[in-house]
Amino acid sequence: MIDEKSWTKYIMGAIAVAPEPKRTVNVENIGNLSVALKDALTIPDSYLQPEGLRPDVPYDGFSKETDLLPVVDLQSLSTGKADDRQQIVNNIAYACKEWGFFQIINHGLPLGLIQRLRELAICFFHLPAAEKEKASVGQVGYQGRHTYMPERVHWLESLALISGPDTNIEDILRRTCFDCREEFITAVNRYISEMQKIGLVLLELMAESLDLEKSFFTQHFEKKSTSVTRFNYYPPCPQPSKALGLFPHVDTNCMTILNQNEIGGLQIRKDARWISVRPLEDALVVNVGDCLQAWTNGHFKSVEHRAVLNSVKARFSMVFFYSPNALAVMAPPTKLVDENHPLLYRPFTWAEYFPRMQKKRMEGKVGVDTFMRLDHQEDEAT
Ligand SMILES: O=C(O)CCC(=O)C(=O)O
Ligand SMILES: [Fe+2]
Repeated sequence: MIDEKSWTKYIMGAIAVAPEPKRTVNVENIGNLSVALKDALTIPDSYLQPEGLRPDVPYDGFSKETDLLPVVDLQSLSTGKADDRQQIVNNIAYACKEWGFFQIINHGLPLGLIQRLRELAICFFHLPAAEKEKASVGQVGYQGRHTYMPERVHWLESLALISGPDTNIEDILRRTCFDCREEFITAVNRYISEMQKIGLVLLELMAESLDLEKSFFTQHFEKKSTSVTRFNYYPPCPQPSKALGLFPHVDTNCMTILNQNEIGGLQIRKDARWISVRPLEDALVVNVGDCLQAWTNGHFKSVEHRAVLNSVKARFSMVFFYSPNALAVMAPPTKLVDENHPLLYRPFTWAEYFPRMQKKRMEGKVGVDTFMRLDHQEDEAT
């Protein structure tokens, strides 16, 4: 049994020992590559996606569906009026059930913090590749190449930081040398606290939107045990229509809160079509992850999304993956089970789910539906 305290070590171990996919190509580090390719017209074959995966909608291909994606204004939460809150709760219910994605505005995150943190993170990504590599620990910390399958290499670099009880953010970042490192560490920690605050507010609203106790979810999030903050940097790509920033995936955690710069690229799949999410100044993009889909017995949807590229400007996103305490049991409440909504998922903990999900992901299977559903028992032995 894993105790809460050893979770961070465990999660890192789990990632580090997950079987590496076979690489049939020599994948280069994007940190080197994007500099070397600055004025090039083509990219190495290893970054060319197979036909079926190439993005059919460009990064700025906004359609009328784009503007249907719900935008929830949290401003009126501060009035304390029940009607104002109920309106927000209704909007969130619609967004989580129909879209699995929404944007929030007037969320209270200090805008100066976002701006400065972006600048600091971009300083990090502009370090020489060898310096960034020092902050790479298994699959945590800096990653200059992303590949889950041999033919899928992604045009991004990232920095993933875990904020657990034995937080290792400082340990990872202090392996590298750069001028603003200490300020970066302080800003990251502040950002994580702010994200947790917003995350708790959203989880309360989500519980209310399902007619559950306000604290139904949040009581399992009080310890900041398992969340991950990841910075994604997508350099301009000479062939954006043939490559991908991030392959189509669902998030495995409970809830994701994403902050992006003004360059679009995030797309979500709705009714078999890809829809570009419009970057709104000062907004945060929120999405339901797999765990919340299972926990709500499928009432909330965890929706596939991807990041596409452009050839002109670097795109940057900061992503907070919010997960419950490692040993919290996620069991769909009886209120969400009825004739029209038969029980779909069995109870599970993040400690159980995360390592298994990593393994499945390496096998090319992703998602809570592949192994936490009651009707997929046969998969559970693996
Ligand atoms: O950068 C983005 O817009 C998408 C990021 C994302 O989906 C992820 O990191 O899981
Ligand atoms: Fe994602």
